[in-house]
Amino acid sequence: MRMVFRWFGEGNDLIPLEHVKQIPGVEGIVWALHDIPVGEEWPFDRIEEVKEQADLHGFNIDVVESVNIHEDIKLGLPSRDQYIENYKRTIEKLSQVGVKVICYNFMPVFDWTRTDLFKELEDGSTALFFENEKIKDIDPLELVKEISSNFTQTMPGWEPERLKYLTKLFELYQEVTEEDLWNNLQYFLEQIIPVAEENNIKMAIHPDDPPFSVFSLPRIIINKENIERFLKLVDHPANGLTLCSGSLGANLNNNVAEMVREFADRIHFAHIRNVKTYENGDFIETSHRSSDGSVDILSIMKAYHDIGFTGYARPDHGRHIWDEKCRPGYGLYDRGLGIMYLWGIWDSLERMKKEEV
Ligand SMILES: O=C(O)C(=O)C[C@H](O)[C@H](O)CO
Ligand SMILES: [Fe+2]
Repeated sequence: MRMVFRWFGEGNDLIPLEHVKQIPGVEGIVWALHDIPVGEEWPFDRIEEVKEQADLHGFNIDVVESVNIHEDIKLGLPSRDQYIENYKRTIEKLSQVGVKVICYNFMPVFDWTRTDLFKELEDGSTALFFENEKIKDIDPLELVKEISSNFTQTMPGWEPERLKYLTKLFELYQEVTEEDLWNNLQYFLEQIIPVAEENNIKMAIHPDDPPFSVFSLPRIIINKENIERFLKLVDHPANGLTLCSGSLGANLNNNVAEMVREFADRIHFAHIRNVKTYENGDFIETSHRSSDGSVDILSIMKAYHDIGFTGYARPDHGRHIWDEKCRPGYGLYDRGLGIMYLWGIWDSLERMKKEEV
């Protein structure tokens, strides 16, 4: 397991790389050019800048999260072909600086969706929260405005200047069924996977968060059966997974440890986090500790260890603790605690395995 840590870039992340360096066992940063509009080709000089920053601290930049997918590709519009060409050029450039894995998602319109970014937990910390009833009744535009007005951050990808497209996008998606989304994903993969393979890069789709339709938009990367279907769209190692225990864990029927064992060598990137999921569909993110949430982190780590996982792993989101002012879900303190929990499990399994022989 190769531990990495998501970092939003110089001037865009309150956490200095010097502090990331002090978290035991972190060997790389998970990065992206967050200011480049979705669909555009990434400029090589900007990519090189990140490499220089990472090199200064002895971090690899092997994992990019994310090179996001333009909506026209998800919608299957004729204009998708140009955006797919741009994606190919970005892959080629990332390969030149040694990138090994590209994370992305195929969720229409929104990335991860929550109704409250700083919901209080019993211990007085706060975390990302999803209230099922609220999401059913609220106009998506209202939700994005509410989230933006209450907090310094917006929902990922929904900066104020993009909001005017939201209404138009919802109209366009009226015509898009789940099957359409599957076909559009396959079209994208058939073009991209050969380029990824030529450039020694693994594509790693992130499951939908939450793993069910919101605002009546189709969502397909949501459970074991659909992931099995996804892997067959282009049945090649370069077409792989970011297996996210928190996203999938928000559906109590998903057994993530079982998926780790089944999808093993197609998992290139592990997001390991915990959520407490309620019968009514609400969920709140918790500490990484198994007993604090609904996701059996211990069994998931045992599964990764049993399959001899040599891919990249990150603690994904954390709570906001010790009054830390931070990007929602991406504080330093709780992700640092999470990493130490994951290392504690992993190191114990390693030791027990050595003692067996
Ligand atoms: O929702 C999550 O668990 C994430 O990790 C969000 C991912 O960064 C994003 O969807 C990947 O493209
Ligand atoms: Fe994730």
